[in-house]
Amino acid sequence: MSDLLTKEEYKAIAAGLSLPSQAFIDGSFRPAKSGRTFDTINPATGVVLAKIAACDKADVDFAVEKARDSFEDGRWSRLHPRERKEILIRLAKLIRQNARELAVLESLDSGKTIFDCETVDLPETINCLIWHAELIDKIYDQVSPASDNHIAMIVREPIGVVGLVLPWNFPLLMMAWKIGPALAAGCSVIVKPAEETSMTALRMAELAMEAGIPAGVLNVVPGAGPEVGEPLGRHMDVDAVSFTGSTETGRRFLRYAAESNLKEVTLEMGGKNPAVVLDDAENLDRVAAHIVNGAFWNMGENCSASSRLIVQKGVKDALLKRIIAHAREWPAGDPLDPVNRVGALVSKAHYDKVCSYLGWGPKILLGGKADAGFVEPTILDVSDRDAAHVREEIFGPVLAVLTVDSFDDAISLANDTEYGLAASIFTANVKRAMRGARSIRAGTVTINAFGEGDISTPFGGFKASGFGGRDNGIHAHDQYTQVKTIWVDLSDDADEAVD
Ligand SMILES: NC(=O)C1=CN([C@@H]2O[C@H](COP(=O)(O)OP(=O)(O)OC[C@H]3O[C@@H](n4cnc5c(N)ncnc54)[C@H](O)[C@@H]3O)[C@@H](O)[C@H]2O)C=CC1
Ligand code: BAL
Repeated sequence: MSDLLTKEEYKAIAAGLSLPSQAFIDGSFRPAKSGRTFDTINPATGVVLAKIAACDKADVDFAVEKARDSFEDGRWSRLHPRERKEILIRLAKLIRQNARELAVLESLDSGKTIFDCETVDLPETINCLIWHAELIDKIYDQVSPASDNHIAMIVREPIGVVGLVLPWNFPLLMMAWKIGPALAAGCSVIVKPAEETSMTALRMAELAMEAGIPAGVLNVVPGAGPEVGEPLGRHMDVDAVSFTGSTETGRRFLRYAAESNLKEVTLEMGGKNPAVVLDDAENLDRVAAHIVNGAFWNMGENCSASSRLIVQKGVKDALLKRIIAHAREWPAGDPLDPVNRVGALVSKAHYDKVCSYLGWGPKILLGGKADAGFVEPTILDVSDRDAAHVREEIFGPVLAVLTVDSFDDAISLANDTEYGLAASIFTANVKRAMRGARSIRAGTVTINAFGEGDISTPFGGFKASGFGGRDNGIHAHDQYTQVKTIWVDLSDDADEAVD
């Protein structure tokens, strides 16, 4: 906490912020072609922060045209990778210089706590950009084991113009997860921020221009999903879309691609992630801290949140006692007060959705209360394995506890979901830990911890949680490049040439 400011200091920064509101296309800020705007609201207060350009198909078409021009003339795509690296590192440094303001802007627009914005979102955003920048001049192409009469090169090329459709739960960080590898690879991008949280994406575009990213390469087009996301998904001149958000909208992007130009689609979607705690788990206090962090961090507005605790009955009471004690140490309140660990849910609509799961059904062990945008960390003891609280992604600070008799029952219940994004397993038995990790159908399984890995590890889901490529790690590079074979015939005689 030592680097954090006081609530009063954060409020003073908030009062002095200039709030970006226009679309950023071809290197300049501009209003929507229609002139329309929409309100962006501080969910902690209900106050309108700014009127954001409400873009639509006409703005998307213009942004794609400019992105295509920039891609084809090579002003970015054909730079030496070292030059792209240097500019992206400059962008990361500019973000670092402006981190405090960006953290406050993020917190105001999303309801996320300043604590998380300062300690997680901003540092990870910077780290992500640097990681992909540093990677790009160290990736080698390949030569296949062809005969002496041939050379077959397998080269990677930037895929082209890419649509990046973002969620509201980690606005800056998800933008970094996508623009980091896309820009490093040489693509030109159109970012579509979630309508709840457009401002940090627009500020990032301004910093990117200052860092030296050429006009047309990074465009940010704010607006509603059907107005901006759909035309992007259906555009005949967009080569790929990378999306993070709900499974329902993810399915739409597959339809858009199928009904247009069969663009590449990567989908990172929801989860109903299990945390399995077996009777032999060690250090229950530490386990409890991980469970609480997994369930309530970012108000549970996290696709990898541990929203189902699957606990073996021998350890249940002792664990729950500790979980409840830890959860009580997570104060909810003003997101700009750095003592708070639980901020406001992102919007009134989302608050209403989360509240619809409260006040009925399973026994409440903790919380269950909500007021004016804030929901207390809530723990429910659930006996019905088909309850909505167990099946549906609530995306709020609500933890469903399920009790099992055995390891096999725990793993079968962990897999009893349409989703498969993340899971964790807590046990002192290394064989069971590994058997569990291998048996759970999820993109990331952590052992004796809650986590998502880090920037070096691929992130994405199985089943209804994911489709196509992965974010993070070298694997992210695959989303934004395509593989080309260049076959060189070195033979003198025609018979060998057809080999
Ligand atoms: N990281 C994740 O896995 C996220 C999951 N969700 C889940 O989705 C639920 C609903 O949240 P929403 O904000 O409504 O998610 P969403 O999936 O509708 O929104 C994500 C992005 O898709 C865009 N979009 C929405 N409708 C579209 C359409 N018809 N065509 C093209 N683009 C469209 C949105 O404008 C936004 O940029 C949440 O309660 C949560 O369960 C939401 C956000 C992030
Ligand atoms: N947890 C990072 C990815 C997401 O929630 O969308």
